[in-house]
Amino acid sequence: MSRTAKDFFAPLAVGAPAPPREIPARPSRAIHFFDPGNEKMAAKVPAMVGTVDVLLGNLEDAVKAENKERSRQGLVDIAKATDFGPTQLWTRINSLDSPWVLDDLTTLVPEIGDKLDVVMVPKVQGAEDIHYVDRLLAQLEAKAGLTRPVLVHAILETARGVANIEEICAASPRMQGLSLGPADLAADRRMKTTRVGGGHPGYLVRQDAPRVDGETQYDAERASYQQDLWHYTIARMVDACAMHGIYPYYGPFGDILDTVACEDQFRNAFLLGCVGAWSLHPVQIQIANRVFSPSVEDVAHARRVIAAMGDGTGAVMIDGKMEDDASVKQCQVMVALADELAAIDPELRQQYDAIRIED
Ligand SMILES: CC(C)(COP(=O)(O)OP(=O)(O)OC[C@H]1O[C@@H](n2cnc3c(N)ncnc32)[C@H](O)[C@@H]1OP(=O)(O)O)[C@@H](O)C(=O)NCCC(=O)NCCSC(=O)C[C@H](O)C(=O)O
Ligand SMILES: [Mg+2]
Repeated sequence: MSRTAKDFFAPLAVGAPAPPREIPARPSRAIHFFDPGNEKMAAKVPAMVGTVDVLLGNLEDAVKAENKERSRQGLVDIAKATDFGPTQLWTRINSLDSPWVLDDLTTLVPEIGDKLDVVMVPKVQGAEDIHYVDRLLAQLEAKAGLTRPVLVHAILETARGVANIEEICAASPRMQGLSLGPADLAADRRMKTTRVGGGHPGYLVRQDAPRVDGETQYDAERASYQQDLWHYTIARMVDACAMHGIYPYYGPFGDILDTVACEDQFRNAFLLGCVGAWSLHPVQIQIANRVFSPSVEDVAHARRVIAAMGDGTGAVMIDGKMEDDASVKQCQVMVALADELAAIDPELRQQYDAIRIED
């Protein structure tokens, strides 16, 4: 038998903070990536506090090997010098098989563990990877005298990671969530794409060929529709996270200039149950903030349904549509998210408050 339920909530090192019993639903619509060793990017970070839910100092891919130490030290310096207010500070450490990850953790936890909310672990293959990070974090937290546990977020970017998705979510009470890592996952799956997230014009379905006078017209003009390469993985991720009380995220969209397609991908993920996405460039923060916040119309409708449903049982007609015990639960999800976001976003609060009159 592996760990018992009681073991699960005991610290993994003497003197480490107690593991969390629940992962708080903190807004994290955009997880904004920056390279702490890149002076231009780093200089922009203090002004981004309060405009984005999560600032993530990236130490892994996109940081050149020769700059790994500079980026790690840059993150320490930024964290020490910045008051993050309502904005969370996350980091993405190097992969567990890399020569840098041990120094990442043994530097960051003692130096800035009191400011770090979440450590994102790339290329997670199974529960054993989370167990390793969990124990090491506990040891480092105990040594540093931290009173609050650092949470762990896993990136799904290998076929084995996807196959082991449920055990990864269940591996530690520190697990905060999962992100899709479409570029590494595509490579690991041997998909024939060369992009970072998003669709592909070749992945489509075509309308049937019409029949004229009993003959099938294969050469006729036919509509075709691009399909979503990531639907299956995101749906698996959403179910696994919901089952374990943790949070799913879309991940990166690499075509920075295509803000329209970025918004589409983010919205699909929002509708399926994701709570946020990565932002790789400042232009993507606004997209994620907009898409992962319920619209004023949806919140107004949800409040009407909740009010009309009273104790939440039975069935009513609103605008010609049946609402019942199940639809009111969806409305409660929408209103709960709106309330969480309104608590940290004054502009949204104003918009959601303005429609209370129609309740
Ligand atoms: C994508 C970029 C390389 C583009 O950078 P650049 O060409 O400099 O863009 P701009 O000229 O438009 O930049 C304008 C100014 O904004 C600053 N900037 C750019 N990006 C950021 C940022 N993320 N945070 C803060 N500031 C930023 C520029 O320095 C310019 O400043 P100034 O000259 O003073 O006006 C670049 O955006 C970038 O490197 N982004 C991060 C990329 C990244 O983190 N990639 C890793 C995550 S995706 C991944 O790993 C794949 C995943 O794991 C998987 O497997 O799928
Ligand atoms: Mg990756």
